[in-house]
Amino acid sequence: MSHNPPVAFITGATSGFGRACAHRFAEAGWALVLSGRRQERLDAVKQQLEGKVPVHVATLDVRDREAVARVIDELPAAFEAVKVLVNNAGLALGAGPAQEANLDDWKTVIDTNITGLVNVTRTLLPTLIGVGRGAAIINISSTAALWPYPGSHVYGASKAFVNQFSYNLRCDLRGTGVRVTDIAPGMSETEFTLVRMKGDQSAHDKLYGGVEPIQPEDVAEQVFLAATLPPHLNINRLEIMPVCQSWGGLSVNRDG
Ligand SMILES: NC(=O)C1=CN([C@@H]2O[C@H](COP(=O)(O)OP(=O)(O)OC[C@H]3O[C@@H](n4cnc5c(N)ncnc54)[C@H](OP(=O)(O)O)[C@@H]3O)[C@@H](O)[C@H]2O)C=CC1
Ligand SMILES: O=CCS(=O)(=O)O
Repeated sequence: MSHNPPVAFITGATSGFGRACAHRFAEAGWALVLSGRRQERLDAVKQQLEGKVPVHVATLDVRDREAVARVIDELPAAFEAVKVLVNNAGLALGAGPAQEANLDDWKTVIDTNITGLVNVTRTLLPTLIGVGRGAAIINISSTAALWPYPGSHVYGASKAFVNQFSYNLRCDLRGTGVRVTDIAPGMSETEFTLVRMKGDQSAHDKLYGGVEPIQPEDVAEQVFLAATLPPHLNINRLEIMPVCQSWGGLSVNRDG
């Protein structure tokens, strides 16, 4: 175990891409700050990894600005110099048309995918700038940020924010050495659909059955690649789809 390993701060580390990122960075000897709302999940990941690398876990709802500040203020010394922030925490809720959507669900998606990401990013910016050359912010957006589809409404729009925020951040961070990358995955087999469909396992099975979707480890590899590029390089946006996924073209209403 390295004496003073670099530190990765990963949100949404209790499942899917975030948990896979924890394993990928641990494989490379990084110290980890892992956060999420489910303490028992965090403890399980810590138990799996703490023999390899230093791991600090923090129960955290990214929507809670004060909690975000507290977790970061209270980082143990070995975890203070965060070099890579992976803004991964996020969700979609519902897949029906906008006119049938639940407004509370829309607010949860906005509060998590936008406000939560902004809370963590703004609070960690001074640390990342202090680290400087080689530091990186990896924001997880989605193919939904660019490619519209029925039922994407607020979710896709929230990911379009993540994409543009990533680009805008790069403008202000010019000269600091801090990189910013937007990783935009397509259909990926995580707990995402279970969450979106409020625990409907059949919806999960139907979506991912019989095809070869992206796996969490696939995205974790891209996150690690972007975060550990030679320090003079920045991947602005990396969109990745499974081969089985592509576009369906524009639709026309012929029902009058
Ligand atoms: N799966 C897919 O097809 C795609 C997913 N994405 C995006 O990837 C990211 C990861 O999702 P994915 O791994 O697929 O799905 P999962 O549902 O498996 O993981 C989502 C993670 O986000 C965390 N999370 C959700 N809400 C909060 C919150 N309020 N505060 C803190 N953590 C939170 C969850 O932890 P906990 O519940 O413990 O808080 C969990 O660890 C999301 O931003 C998603 O939008 C992008 C493209 C494709
Ligand atoms: O971001 C998740 C992928 S999709 O459900 O929007 O296609």
